[in-house]
Amino acid sequence: MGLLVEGQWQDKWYDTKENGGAFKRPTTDFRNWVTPDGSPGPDGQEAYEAEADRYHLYVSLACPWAHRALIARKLKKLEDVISLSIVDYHMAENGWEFSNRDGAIPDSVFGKSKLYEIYLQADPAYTGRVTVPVLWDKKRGTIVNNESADLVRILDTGFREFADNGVDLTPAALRADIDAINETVYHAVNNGVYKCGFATTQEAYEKPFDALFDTLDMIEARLSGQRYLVASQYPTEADWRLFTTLIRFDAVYHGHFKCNARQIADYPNLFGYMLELYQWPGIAETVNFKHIKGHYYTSHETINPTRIVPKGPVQDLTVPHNRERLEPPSITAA
Ligand SMILES: N[C@@H](CCC(=O)N[C@@H](CS)C(=O)NCC(=O)O)C(=O)O
Repeated sequence: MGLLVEGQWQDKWYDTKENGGAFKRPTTDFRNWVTPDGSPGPDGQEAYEAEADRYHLYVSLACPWAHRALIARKLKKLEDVISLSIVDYHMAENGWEFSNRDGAIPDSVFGKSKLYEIYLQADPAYTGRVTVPVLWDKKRGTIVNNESADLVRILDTGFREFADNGVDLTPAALRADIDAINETVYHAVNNGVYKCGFATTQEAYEKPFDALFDTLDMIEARLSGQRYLVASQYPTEADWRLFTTLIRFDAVYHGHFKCNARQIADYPNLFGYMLELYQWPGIAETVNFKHIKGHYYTSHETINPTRIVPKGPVQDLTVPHNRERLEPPSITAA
């Protein structure tokens, strides 16, 4: 695993030394937008017009950030509009690579073997980490955006002419509530598990550990009284962003990242909520435990040098979730 420096691939892991052993997630570089008519994005971002078969999504089924984008593409029924590549789950000295084993889908845009070659197509002098997800513009021959939070919004709002608009992941009336809970969940949970797992000192590990479980406890209490994270009739973006961490938690974060105060299965409300989202039409087919467990346990050599992939946990994710008892509100919050 590594990064590009002025267009040259270097096999390097995250350097935590300058941050006292703490993992600091780098910022992403490609932040343009897609809108129905090419007018600027919500914060004035440079944007391109939505068109069928113009955009290509590169994801990993292991990655919780890419999983968000994959879920948005699925829920908005954009599978025939935006083509897809799925990288191999094993990330080694060349970073993410393409293959066709175990449900991976090769690069149909360029036929490249490594994801960093796609970044170099966009910018031959690129410096930065080579991450998934990536939305590629086949017409302009460059990356539109490689930030999953943006990609979920782009897929939710940018492709109106082609999408299932009965699904609105960010209803305007709930946007402020969604943004607020996203912020908490991002720092303490989505990124929190990484801060625990990638820490290289005891102190850098313990702080995010406490914040993670305090936040999961808070969410457990919230979900005892309401069906979803915000007062919505249907899952919103906030729920899907939490879901991709929850579904990996017991299988990977609990052991591999040492997030082991509790499992999600120990939280009755969080577990039922996770089951409901897993059982939501189309979602189970986006969840691939071979990729999830295979990636984390075999790619992070410093954390798991033997590369043994644990067989457990043994969990049946198809059992009734019993969340119907929490009636969603009939009117969305104003
Ligand atoms: N900010 C990015 C982060 C994406 C990210 O870190 N993806 C990981 C996989 S879970 C990755 O590709 N890592 C490769 C690396 O850092 O070298 C997003 O949310 O889209």
